[in-house]
Amino acid sequence: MSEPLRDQHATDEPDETSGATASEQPGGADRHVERVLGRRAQALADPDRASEGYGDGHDRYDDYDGDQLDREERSALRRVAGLSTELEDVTEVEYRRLRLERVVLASVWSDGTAEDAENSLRELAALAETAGSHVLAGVLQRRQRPDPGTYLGSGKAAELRDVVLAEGADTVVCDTELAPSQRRALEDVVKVKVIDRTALILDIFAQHAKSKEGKAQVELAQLQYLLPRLRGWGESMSRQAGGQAAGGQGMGSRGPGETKIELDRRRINSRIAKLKRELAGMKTHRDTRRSARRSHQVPSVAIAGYTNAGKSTLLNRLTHAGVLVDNQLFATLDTTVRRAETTDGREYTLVDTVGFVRALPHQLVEAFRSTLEEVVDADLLLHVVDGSHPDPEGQISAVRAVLADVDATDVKEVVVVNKADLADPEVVDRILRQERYAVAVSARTGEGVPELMQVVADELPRPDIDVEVLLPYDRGDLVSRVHDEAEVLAETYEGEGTHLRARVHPDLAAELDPFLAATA
Ligand SMILES: Nc1nc2c(ncn2[C@@H]2O[C@H](COP(=O)(O)OP(=O)(O)OP(=O)(O)O)[C@@H](O)[C@H]2O)c(=O)[nH]1
Ligand SMILES: [Mg+2]
Repeated sequence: MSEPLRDQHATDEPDETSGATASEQPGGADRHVERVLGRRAQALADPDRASEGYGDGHDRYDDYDGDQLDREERSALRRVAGLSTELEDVTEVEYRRLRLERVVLASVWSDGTAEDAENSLRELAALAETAGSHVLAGVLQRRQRPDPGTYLGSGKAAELRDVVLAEGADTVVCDTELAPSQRRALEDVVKVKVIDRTALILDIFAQHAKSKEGKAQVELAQLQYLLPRLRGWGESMSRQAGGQAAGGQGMGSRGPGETKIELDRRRINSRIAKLKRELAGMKTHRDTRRSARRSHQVPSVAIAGYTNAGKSTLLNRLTHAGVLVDNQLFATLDTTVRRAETTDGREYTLVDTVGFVRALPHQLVEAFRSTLEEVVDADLLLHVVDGSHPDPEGQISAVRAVLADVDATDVKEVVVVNKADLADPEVVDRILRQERYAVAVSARTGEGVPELMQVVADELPRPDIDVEVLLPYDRGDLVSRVHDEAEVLAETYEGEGTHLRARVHPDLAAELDPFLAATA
């Protein structure tokens, strides 16, 4: 099975990130990782290893893990000499900031294609960089299932240690959520800090959360993640550092002894309780705001989609393409909610939501359930997908999985295939054919946006009661509400007031009742 795989790589299109074809890259055995991590990894390639991967189909790694399958994956490890690894004392419970700096990625690939595995590692690299770290190398191991002890098989874990040393890395990031014991065991082998994908994502959210509620939600998720992992968070590292770190010399250098763990646990539990109380309060506040919007019957459109799909860009595009209405009705609109107008002048709200990511940590799904309630309540969901991504369909299903998780499947969904300016037209067509409701756009160039706006106008619930009213001039407030919330069919100014024929929603119809001239 290694032969076809190798061929496939050799004939691959030029790699997007590195700008070089796989076959051009030095160190054939290493190219698997280089292709995944792009230019930087390529620059670090060690040509000495090239010979090892292409012998008779068996190489020295066979001894380590019986269930490794392919030479390509087995050889995805390399050394760069001359850099040293500094051991860092991570004995203090450190969850707010992971301080990722120089990281090596590690991933076990069990099912799916080689391409899926690469995409996953590439996404992990992007996440690590988003968190502010420098990605030095990636290690991909083909294995039937992750090792319950050390995630990677023991042989691979030992090699990972070599890579860490050679690269001068201070952190290993695993592409999964590790069991607490796995993390500790792997940390014992590689002797630097090991974190998992969940902790990484939590860290990114912590860095990006802006609103008070968002910050509280992320902190809650972090604490919930941390709680079962308290024991041994950094414990192995304190063993590494020997007596010095474990010897209790002041706050910063003490190991988490039993008492300290208990203390931390109690502190964390009470903090969790406090956050939950605060969040409940904020939720009430937000519910009130939302029901105020609802009671004005302003239809709402939610924008959701995979992270980096272009949701915010599209929001800007749509709100600027439509007429931006003064923020008079909802003085306390969340920053993620904007007002916009359909092409035929009806007002609606546009809600930008938090980006989705494959295997969103469950602590965060829980935490963001409330945020995603905006989607549940929406009249229309614009599901934005990046058409230029290597696996847009994978992103679509990852987003749908989360939406199903928060019971947001009843909302009518229009798939917006974004970045049409970059995407392969065939891929765009494929998605358009697969999806029942889909529009291709480029939020950047504006291509397709008028069509999308038309879809929004068509899909939003329309006011359906025809009224004809004569509104006295001192009721300018009602005149403007009719303009904002209803469809104006005719308007004339007469001696006693404004004569309006309009199609309105039931609420407004009730308020207009005293001024009815005639019903059309
Ligand atoms: N070429 C191209 N780039 C786009 C397009 N739309 C968005 N982008 C770019 O894609 C990147 C992500 O866009 P955002 O709007 O921040 O994406 P997002 O979905 O809001 O991302 P998160 O908030 O992180 O979930 C930015 O660099 C945009 O400039 C597009 O139509 N074409
Ligand atoms: Mg955004």
